[in-house]
Amino acid sequence: MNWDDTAPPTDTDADGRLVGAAADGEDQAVEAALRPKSLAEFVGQERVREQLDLVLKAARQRGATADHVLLSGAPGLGKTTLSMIIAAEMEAPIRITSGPAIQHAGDLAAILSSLQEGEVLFLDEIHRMSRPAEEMLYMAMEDFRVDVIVGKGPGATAIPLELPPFTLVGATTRAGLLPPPLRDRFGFTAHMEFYEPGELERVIHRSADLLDVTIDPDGAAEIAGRSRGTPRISNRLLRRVRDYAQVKADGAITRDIAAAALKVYEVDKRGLDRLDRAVLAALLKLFGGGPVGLSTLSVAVGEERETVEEVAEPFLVREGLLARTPRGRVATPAAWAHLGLVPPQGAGPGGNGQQDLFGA
Ligand SMILES: Nc1ncnc2c1ncn2[C@@H]1O[C@H](COP(=O)(O)OP(=O)(O)OP(=O)(O)O)[C@@H](O)[C@H]1O
Repeated sequence: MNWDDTAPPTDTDADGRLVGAAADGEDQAVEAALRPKSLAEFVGQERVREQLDLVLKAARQRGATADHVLLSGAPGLGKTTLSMIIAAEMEAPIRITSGPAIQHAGDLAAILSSLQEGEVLFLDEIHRMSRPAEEMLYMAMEDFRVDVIVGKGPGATAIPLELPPFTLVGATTRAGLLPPPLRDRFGFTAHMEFYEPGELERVIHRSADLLDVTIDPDGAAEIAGRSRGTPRISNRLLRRVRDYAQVKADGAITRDIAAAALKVYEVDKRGLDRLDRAVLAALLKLFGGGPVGLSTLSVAVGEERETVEEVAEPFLVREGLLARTPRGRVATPAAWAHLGLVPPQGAGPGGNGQQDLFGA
């Protein structure tokens, strides 16, 4: 494997939260050890796995390079892992880079011209590539050729450069941002979904084995339920719970140990952290459940607008706890119930605000 370490920091850098889906430094260090190495080991995403298996088997039978693959989905769902599996299944080397690292067409030409025949080029955050690089990629993907421009102005000449056949694996969190000509050049496109709790339990048991940690099924279920549908978060919570089990108990993870550990880290039963709950609590307690404008809500929480909108809200919306409406942010009945509060009219679910959010 060949990492392009000239890549500048990207928006997949740590967001500093235990339940953030972007990779932090510690994740990067341990993820290599926890990554499944084959399609058979890759948990969940049944349809994607089945389709990809066919694409790769057919290419192998023909002795050809696999078609270009586009993977879309939220951070931490396994796009990098799948790209490595594609290379492993094709017994091909892999080169890893990202859209923001390719600012000039020349950067891309340098990478493409140094690929070996059949190599997998993993381009993370492909939607963040510069426009000239993107246009060069069209031709490279379709004809395995690039035109390198030498010189400037009227004297500039295009020198065609043949490339060895390669497989581009593009990854994006924002498939909608890709220009159609680029999207159309992928022979296989897969959308990765959030994982079901049962699938995350399998991820957790597998990682616990690799980390040599004892965990019982209830302990794994407890962590899975708080992992926001994301294997990266499962693995991170598992490591924090392992610390707790080691320091406070005999090292084995049970449901009680997992719940007590995650209470210390303020990750509640639904996977909400302190910021998520602060947004909900402000919406419910200060604004009667809304509607309230994003700016007002952000001031009330003491956070930047962007933090509330981009860090806290997506998961709250996904969980059906908060709705974004044209009149402002509105809490759902589930939000009142989650914080154990009674809506103003007294109707609907809720309680006295004494809800045990952590189950510890
Ligand atoms: N299906 C899976 N089975 C087992 N482990 C998985 C699976 N998907 C992801 N993981 C684990 O989750 C972690 C994050 O996965 P990965 O880096 O592939 O995510 P990603 O989608 O590429 O994230 P990003 O968009 O931030 O680059 C890895 O440690 C990997 O081992």
